[in-house]
Amino acid sequence: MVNIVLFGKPGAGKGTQAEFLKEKYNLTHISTGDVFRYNLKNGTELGKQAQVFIDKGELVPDALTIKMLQDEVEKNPDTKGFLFDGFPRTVAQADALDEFLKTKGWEVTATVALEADDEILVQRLLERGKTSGRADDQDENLIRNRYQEYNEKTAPLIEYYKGQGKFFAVNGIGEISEVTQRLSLIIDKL
Ligand SMILES: Nc1ncnc2c1ncn2[C@@H]1O[C@H](COP(=O)(O)OP(=O)(O)O)[C@@H](O)[C@H]1O
Repeated sequence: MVNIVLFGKPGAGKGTQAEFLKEKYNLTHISTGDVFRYNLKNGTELGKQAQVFIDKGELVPDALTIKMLQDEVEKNPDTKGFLFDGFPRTVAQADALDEFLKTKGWEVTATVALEADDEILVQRLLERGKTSGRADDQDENLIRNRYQEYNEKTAPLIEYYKGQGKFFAVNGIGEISEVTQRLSLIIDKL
């Protein structure tokens, strides 16, 4: 069982890299952002509850997010491992993930971060917003708010996972294949 947390600011390329890594390492990819968007689109109760926060560029409350993540994990009992993308995003979520995986005899194997400069990423998100249809990528104020949320609530996880000796980082700028290669060098050694 290999469980990898793919970490990085909004727009760092987590989703793009996850598509390659899940194939290469035969992992079950769980993107909390994708699950929320799926629920929004289908008008589920979870989608309705999450929408209020996503529309403001805020994080969805921990209780809701943790429950959703656990449900996604439970759907894949026979997997060889998970690739968590966009989760955890708060220390409370990281604690909940550790506890939850422990009940199954599993743990987070490593957290791998994609590093990039804020200004490059804001431009990337605005570009993505032109074609993705994601409302949260079309409004610079919302994007800036997501960075504020990241700095306040998510950045502390770097120290959290460093404290566990599980934090690795690569340069997220470059060709997509180059970045995949950098991530693979780390994952191959786990
Ligand atoms: N782990 C999480 N905790 C709280 N909210 C989340 C989480 N994952 C996703 N969300 C919500 O869904 C939105 C979109 O997620 P995602 O596609 O991962 O965003 P981004 O492109 O900003 O990294 C976030 O801005 C947030 O409101």
